[in-house]
Amino acid sequence: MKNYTSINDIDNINSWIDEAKALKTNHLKDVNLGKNKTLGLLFFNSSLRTRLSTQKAALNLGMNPIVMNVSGDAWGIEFGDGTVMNGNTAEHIKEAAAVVSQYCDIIAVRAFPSLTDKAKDESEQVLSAFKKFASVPIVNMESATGHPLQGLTDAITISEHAKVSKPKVVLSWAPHIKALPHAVANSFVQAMQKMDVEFVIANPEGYDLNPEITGNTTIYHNQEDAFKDADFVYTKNWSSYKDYGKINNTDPNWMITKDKIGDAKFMHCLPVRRNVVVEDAVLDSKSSLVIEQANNRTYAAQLVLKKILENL
Ligand SMILES: NCCC[C@H](NC(=O)CCC(=O)O)C(=O)O
Ligand SMILES: NC(=O)OP(=O)(O)O
Repeated sequence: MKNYTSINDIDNINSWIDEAKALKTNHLKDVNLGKNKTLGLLFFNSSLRTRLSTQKAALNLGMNPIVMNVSGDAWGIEFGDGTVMNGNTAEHIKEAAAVVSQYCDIIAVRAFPSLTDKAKDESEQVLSAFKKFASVPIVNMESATGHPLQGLTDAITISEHAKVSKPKVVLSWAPHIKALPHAVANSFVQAMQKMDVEFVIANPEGYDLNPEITGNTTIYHNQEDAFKDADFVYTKNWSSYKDYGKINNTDPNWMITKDKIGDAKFMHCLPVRRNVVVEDAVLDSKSSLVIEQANNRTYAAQLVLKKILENL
C-alpha cells in the first residue's frame, strides 16, 4: 500500500481486522520494521487520540515520530495555484510538501473542512495537495471528508465485541452546540458497508449524509425505530450536509440515553460532550466501549504504517 487516505484503501476488511488483532496481542513483533524511518505528523487542527496513538503506533514499529502543529507554529501555507502571495500565506504547499518529504519517510496529515465551502471541502484541498506534492506516502489523520484510521478502529472494535455473526449496528446523529464535520460518520458508514453487519443510520430530517456515501444504507428519521434490536449504537454529531455546514437542529431528544439503547453497546470516537451528545449513565456504564475504541486507534494506525513500511 502506498497511501492510506480513505476506507476504500482497505482491500479486505476482515483480513485487516485479523491482522490488527494479531498486532494487539504482540505489539512489538515488528519493532525492527521501521528502524531509522521517520514519521512526520502534521496537525492543522486539535487532537488528543490521533496525535498520541499514531506516535505510539510508530514507536511500536521502531519508527521515529516527529510532530508539528502547522496552524500557528508553521508559516501560513498557500494551496491556491498561481496565487499572488501578497496576503497571509508565506509559503506554497509545493515547497512545503517537498521539503517535509526530505525529512520524513511517511507524512500523516490532519486537516478539517471549512464547513462553508462544500466544493473546496469535497476536493480535499489539503490532503490532495500533500498527495500531489509530497514524494513520500501520505496517511489521513482526519481530513475534510474522512477519518479512515477511526473507521478501521471502529470495525476492529465491533468485531471484538460482536456476540452474533451479523450484529445490528446503528449510526445515530446526536445534538451538539458546534457545527461538526462529516468525516467520522462518512468513514464509519464506509467501514460498515464493507462488514458483515446489519447497518442502518438514524438522523433528523435535513441531516442525511452525502448520498454518494450512504448509497443503499437505510436511513431512519426516527431514532426509536432505528434502535430496535440494536447490538451497537455508534453516535456522532454532524452538521447538515444538504444545508452545508449549518446547525438546523439541536433537539435534546436525540441525545443518547440508557433508556433508549437498552443493552446495546455504545460507541463514540471521542471527544464527546457529556449530557449533550450522550448522558453520563451511558458513558459510565459497562455498555460503553469508548475507552477500548481509543485503545484500538494504536493498532489501526500500526497496521496502516506496517503496510506502508512493507511497501517502501
Ligand atoms: N477526531 C474526532 C472528532 C473531531 C471533531 N470533533 C470536534 O471538533 C469536537 C469539538 C467540540 O466538541 O468542541 C469532529 O467532529 O470531526
Ligand atoms: N477520535 C479522534 O480522532 O480523536 P482526536 O480528535 O482527539 O484525535
